[in-house]
Amino acid sequence: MNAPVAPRETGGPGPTLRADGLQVALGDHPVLHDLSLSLEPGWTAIVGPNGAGKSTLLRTLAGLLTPARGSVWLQQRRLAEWPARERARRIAWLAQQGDTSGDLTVRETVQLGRLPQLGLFALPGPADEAIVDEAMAATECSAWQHARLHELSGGERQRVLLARALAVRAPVLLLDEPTTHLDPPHQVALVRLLRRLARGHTVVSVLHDLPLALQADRLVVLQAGRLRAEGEHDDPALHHALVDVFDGALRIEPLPSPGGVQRYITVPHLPADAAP
Ligand SMILES: Nc1ncnc2c1ncn2[C@@H]1O[C@H](COP(=O)(O)OP(=O)(O)OP(=O)(O)O)[C@@H](O)[C@H]1O
Repeated sequence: MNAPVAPRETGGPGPTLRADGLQVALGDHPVLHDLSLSLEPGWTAIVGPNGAGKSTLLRTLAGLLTPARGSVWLQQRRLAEWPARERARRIAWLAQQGDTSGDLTVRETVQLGRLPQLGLFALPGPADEAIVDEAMAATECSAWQHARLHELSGGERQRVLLARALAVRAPVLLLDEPTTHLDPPHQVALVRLLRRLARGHTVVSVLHDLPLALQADRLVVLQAGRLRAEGEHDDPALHHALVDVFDGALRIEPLPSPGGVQRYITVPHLPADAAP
């Protein structure tokens, strides 16, 4: 995942995306409670226990769920006030369980990422095809561009769906569990790609893997639908919040930091009776 991905403009001053007092319910089940958050250009990882509301928050930020109270702001305008296509040009979305149905080839799937820019009736031109090539190269799926999606493995499909999101060329990328099904080398490649994208895009990803999440610029910790902590990846208070939220299943270890500010990593804490 090493090909260049052109940075985009992220709009005017201030945060690109802002959640203001969000209350979101799914059916009768209140999920997000009075949640406020600012997302700036850079890479933010959203972490928290199962059921904390991470996907619900991401889907609300993408405009796929409507809050019962509160608003999402994209640049200086409420998300709900943006025309749908304008919004789709600005926010690229990778779902937790991506749609892999249908009989499309890899290339056709990635070409769908150009739809918000092209509209329904324009055909992709050479510039769009170049963007599709670049997106496939960035996630290393060019080699199977003529294969059908259902012929691929889970990790291969995930890389194609990520390429489709990249092909939008949106200033905001919302990625729900982008490392799902990826093997360790491709997880590392994805982290490199996200770090590179973070220079010029607002990248927000839900991640369960804490060592990967700690590669982000900032972390947002959710617990039971509330914002529990947020901070930079080397903020000791953030690490303490992580240990607390994950109920002692993690421990904080100091990293070698010769001559500089002490840095920490939070790692799984295996009790002795869980060892092999
Ligand atoms: N369609 C639904 N109807 C009612 N409740 C739902 C629905 N979908 C999810 N929930 C509930 O909403 C809460 C938040 O779900 P969400 O998927 O946002 O959590 P999450 O933090 O992303 O979890 P995970 O880490 O397991 O992916 C959970 O308690 C879940 O059971």
